[in-house]
Amino acid sequence: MADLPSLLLVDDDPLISESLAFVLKDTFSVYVVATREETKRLLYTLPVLPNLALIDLGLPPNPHSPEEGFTLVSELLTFNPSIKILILSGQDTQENVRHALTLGAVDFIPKPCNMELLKTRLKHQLMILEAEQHKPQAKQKACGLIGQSMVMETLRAQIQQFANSPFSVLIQGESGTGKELVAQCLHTQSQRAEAPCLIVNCAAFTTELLEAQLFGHSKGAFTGANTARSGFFEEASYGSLILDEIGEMPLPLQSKLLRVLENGEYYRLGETKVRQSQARIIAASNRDLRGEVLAGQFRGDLYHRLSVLTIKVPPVCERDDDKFLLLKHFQDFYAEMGTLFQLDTSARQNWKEYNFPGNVRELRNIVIRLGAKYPNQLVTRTQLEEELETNLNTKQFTSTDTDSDQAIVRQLNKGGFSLDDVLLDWERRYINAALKMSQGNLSQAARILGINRTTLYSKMQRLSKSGSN
Ligand SMILES: Nc1ncnc2c1ncn2[C@@H]1O[C@H](COP(=O)(O)OP(=O)(O)OP(=O)(O)O)[C@@H](O)[C@H]1O
Repeated sequence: MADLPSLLLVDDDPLISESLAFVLKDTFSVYVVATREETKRLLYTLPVLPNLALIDLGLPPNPHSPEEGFTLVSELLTFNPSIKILILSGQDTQENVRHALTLGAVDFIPKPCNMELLKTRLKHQLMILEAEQHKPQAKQKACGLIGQSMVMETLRAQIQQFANSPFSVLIQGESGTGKELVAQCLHTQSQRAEAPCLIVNCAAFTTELLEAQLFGHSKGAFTGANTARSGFFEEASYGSLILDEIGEMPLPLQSKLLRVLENGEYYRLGETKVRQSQARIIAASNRDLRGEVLAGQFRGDLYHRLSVLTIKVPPVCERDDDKFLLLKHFQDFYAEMGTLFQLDTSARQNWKEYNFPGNVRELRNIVIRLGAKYPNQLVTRTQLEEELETNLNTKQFTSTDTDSDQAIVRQLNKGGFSLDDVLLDWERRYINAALKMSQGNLSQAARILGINRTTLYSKMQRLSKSGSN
């Protein structure tokens, strides 16, 4: 059992999870949970995070909506960016499939499913994981940052320029643009390259755990602290400490981080002895931290400290023909699995025009899926379109036809009109779009919509009760 690869199984239907666990137990070490909360609790206790997850979309408290599952996809990737997430769900509308894949899921299997097919798809992801693990050198070469566009050249120049500065660096950019990769490049190109480079995802821990992880703790500092432990600041030594998703750091910890940035001083939890950190801090965030400061969610003084040197990682839609270099790069990377495919002329045009809202992560996942579905084949525009998240631009929502006064009059003349229903429908469409843009993050979605989080939550409750979600 110990040697089997571990698989996280999240499904609230015990009949399904028990039978799946039974069928898969010879191939995987299966961890079964039923909700998002249970998943988090389990992950905090596991010594090694699973690299494979099979999850349902409709989970409590809202099993008839896919939102809980979508949020879980984002959270799992936050815990472990290399996890392969397969969705197993009966809510398999094209919209849900696309959205799950854009968020970073690698496969979508409709329920009910054939067990043999499920096993094959899981094993396929295991092969991909193995291929990724055995290619670390390819990533190290020239930092592994693919791209020759002007914006990528500027990015490289900035990395070179900042690599040896003693100041902290703030890396900003949309999700999936490669911020973590840029942070690692800053380390490997610096004189600290031989020292450790540690990454902490600030969104993946509770306040207490994050504090203990960063600063370490004495024996007995809190329940369960059976031995004293050093934290990341200590273990990074004179290397680099990458604080990913810094925007999620709780306010009380922000002031402690500020102290380390100002004079290097910190304390292990439960100790009074002051310690000195030598590590260089590299912070990354996909949030608008300046906006967070204005909203009182992020300390202004910490923001100014962190942002002395700022790097903005451009979204894929600004990288011109890099989209094709990235296509080639990921095809080569996964080539050993015999997954070569070609895009026909019209699909290439589509590749060029598509703006990849999920950025490099989405692009990479599309390459993996096309490789699995069309090995050694010519992929058409329609086949490619099936794998893309529809562009979330306003075009979709502002049809001039229905907006025009004439169309409105026609609609009213038909009778049976309900203003409440129309407004509810618009509300639903805008909320869904904002949730997609924010990858299920309610606070971010609320900001996009210009309302507060509580209002958004109550609107979502109302929409789900009215059955229009
Ligand atoms: N320019 C690039 N060349 C090659 N691979 C890239 C590039 N940019 C990103 N990647 C790959 O894309 C994936 C996503 O990148 P990464 O995790 O660094 O994004 P991120 O901006 O940190 O995302 P998030 O904000 O969601 O944490 C990773 O597998 C990374 O190696």
